[in-house]
This record gives sequence, C-alpha cells and structure tokens, in this order.
Amino acid sequence: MYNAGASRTSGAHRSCQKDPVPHRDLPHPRLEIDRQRAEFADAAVEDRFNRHHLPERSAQLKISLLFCAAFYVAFGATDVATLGPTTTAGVMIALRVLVALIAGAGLLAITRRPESVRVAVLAACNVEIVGLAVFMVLCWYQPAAMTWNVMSQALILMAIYVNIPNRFIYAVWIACGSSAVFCVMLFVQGSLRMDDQVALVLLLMLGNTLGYIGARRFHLAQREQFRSAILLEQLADRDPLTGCFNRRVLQRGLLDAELARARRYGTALSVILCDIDHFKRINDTHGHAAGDHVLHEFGGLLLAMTRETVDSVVRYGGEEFLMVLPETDLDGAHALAERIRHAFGSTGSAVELGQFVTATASFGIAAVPALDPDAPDRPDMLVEAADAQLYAAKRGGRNCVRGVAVTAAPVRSTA
Ligand SMILES: Nc1nc2c(ncn2[C@@H]2O[C@H](COP(=O)(O)OP(=O)(O)OP(=O)(O)O)[C@@H](O)[C@H]2O)c(=O)[nH]1
Repeated sequence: MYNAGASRTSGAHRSCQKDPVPHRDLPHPRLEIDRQRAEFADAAVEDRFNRHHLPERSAQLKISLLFCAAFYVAFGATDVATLGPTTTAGVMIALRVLVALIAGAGLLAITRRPESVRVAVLAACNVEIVGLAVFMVLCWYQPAAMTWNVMSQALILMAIYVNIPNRFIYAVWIACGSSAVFCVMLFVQGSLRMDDQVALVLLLMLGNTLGYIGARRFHLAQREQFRSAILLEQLADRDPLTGCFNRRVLQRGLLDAELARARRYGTALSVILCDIDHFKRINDTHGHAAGDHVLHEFGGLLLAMTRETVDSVVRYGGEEFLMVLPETDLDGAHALAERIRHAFGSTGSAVELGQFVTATASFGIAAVPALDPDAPDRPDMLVEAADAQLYAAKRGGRNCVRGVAVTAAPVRSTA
C-alpha cells in the first residue's frame, strides 16, 4: 500500500466519525457468519449490525420488560391464594416487586441511553437472570404447585429465546442454565413421583430445544438479510469496469462529509481530478475492448496507490477519475499525483497477446490547507478548482500535474 509520507497524516480523527459512505468494500470474509454463535464472525460487522437494529430491538425490549414486570407482580395473587396472608407470601411478593423494579430500571436505562447496545443487552440479561433466580425461590417454597411451575418455566424459556431481544449465546446460557437448576431442584425437593419428574424434565428439554432452534434461525436470518443489504449497497456504489466508486457515492455526500470534517478539525483536504491523455486514440487504434482494459488498469493503479479506508477513488466520467484525499495538503497530493503519473506512464497495459499500450495521464489538484479559517464550504468549489487545474495540465502539454490551494487567502499553485 502506498504511503504518502509526512504531508499525509494518519486518519486519527476519522475513527470516531460516522462515515456516510464506506471507503472500500468490506472484503467478503468479514461478512462471514459464525453459525454456532449466530453472530457475524467479525466484531466490527456485528457491532454495525447491532447498531442498525438497535431502535427496533429497544422498542421490543421495552414492551417485553413492561410485560415481565406486570405479570411477575400479578402472579403474586397466586402466592397469597396458596399460602394465605403469611410472612412467606409477603417475602414472595417483595421478591416479585424486586423483579418488577429491575425491569423498570432496565426500561429507564434504555430510554436514557437509546444509542447503547451494551445497555440494552445488560437490561435484558439483568431481568432474565434476576427473574429466573426469584422464580426458583418461589418454586422452592411452593412444592405443591410444582407441575404448574414447570409449565411456567417452559413459557419463561420461550420469552427468553424469542420475546426478550438479547444475544443468542446469552439467551442459550441463561435458558439452559436455569432449566438445569430447575431440574436439580425438582429431584432434590422430591415432591412429585419419579415418572412425573422425568416427564417434566423432558418437557423442559423440549422447550429448550424448540427455543434454541427457533431463536437461532431468527438470528441467522436477520444477519443473512443484513449481509445481502451490504453486498447490494456495495454493488450499487461501484463501477464494475474499474472497481472504483461511481458518482452515486458523491451524490450520497462523500465530499461534503470530508470537507465538513476538514473544516471542523482544521485538517488539510485535497482532491485530484485525473484524466487519461488522448484516450480516444487508444479506442480508435486498438478497439474499445483495449480501451476498457487500459481504464481497468488505471483504476486499479489509483486504488493501489491510495490509502485503504482513508482515501476514495471515484470514476468521475468516461476516462476521468476523482481522488478524495483527507488530511493531505497540496505538497502531499502533488507528490502522490507525480508517483501515479510516473507509474502509469512507465508501465504499459497488455491489451492483446504480446501487444502493449502505453498511455499517460494529466492531473489537476485542489487542496484545502490545514487550519485555514477561510477554507471553502462548498465541495463543488473544490471540484471546479481541480477541473481548472486539469484543464491547465492538458493545455500545458498533458502528462503533467497542476495544483492550487483553494482558500480565500492568496492562493499558491504548483506546476
Ligand atoms: N473504451 C472505453 N472508452 C470510453 C469509456 N468511456 C468513455 N470512453 C471514451 O473516451 C474517449 C474520451 O475522449 P476525449 O474526451 O476526446 O478525450 P481524450 O481523447 O482522452 O483527449 P484528452 O482528454 O484531451 O487528452 C471518448 O472517445 C469516449 O468514447 C469506456 O468506458 N470505455
């Protein structure tokens, strides 16, 4: 990968910014799904997926927490009916209220931190773990209602697997762990006949198996859909001949975002408009397919010589390309353009067996200097300035680089 040196600094500010447009395609292995965990294998992609689904997940979680709180407290009536107005019944109701409070705290946390995936996961885990622990205590003190309680446990399992949005792996651990504890309690308590105990254990195993299969299918299907959407978006943003971005990416605000970022952080920004010289002649002499091949090679060279995840290369027109170079000043952009010009002009493109075409390219640069209070605020000003420089390069004999610093202050140009 090309390293532009001192005048092109690292993308330190960029990592904390939200990109309107991805700079390069995510390579396909990063979109792999770990089918056991039912999550994307790459943590960054999984995070992107979670953020995308957070509003819808939070809305569902809020409803689930409300229902949990309401039903936990409502079932307190059965404690009083079974045990009468005793201290044990009072303690049970207090425990039920505790679960409702935990659910309420989760609801409050999600409302206050709607942007946090961690808070949503924590709220789901807390209510599940505390709710199940309290449920075990309630069951322990009501051995006569054990059959009903196993059925309740099976329904709670469904809520954990399906209704309460959580990480699949956490749901599996919490549901299976609580079922195991429940089975141990069933045997230790010994309030049921052995055949009933075995039947109830099988019932819990069935609940977990069905829940596992259903939840896993749901988690995988959601991620497969997300992956397809990403791949389609990548296809829509790319020019199939060169692999560079197409103009749609500019319409989606790539340059606007980079200019806004440069102005905000006081960093430099350069754009280079470049055009293959006498390209029509290549088409006319060697045919359109050969022209396509030269375009393909030129696009590949631009991509290879710019910084992955930082710079963007857009096929701007037929044989014209626009490079957007954040944190790059005029000297840095000029040096890069010279390197590309030299690399392209000195290597031919094999257009047929044993037949090479050599071509040259011209470059026009417009650069916003770092810490410039008069930096332009319209991206079209940059593109127009780069276009004027490209025109000057063409008029100046082609196969050369022209550049200008775009600012309200006196301009400096390079030749
Ligand atoms: N093979 C091929 N040719 C294309 C493509 N897009 C545009 N062109 C051709 O590129 C040529 C551009 O020609 P001009 O605009 O005259 O520019 P030029 O011949 O490069 O001359 P200068 O830019 O002045 O050096 C036209 O003949 C277009 O048909 C493409 O995708 N493939």
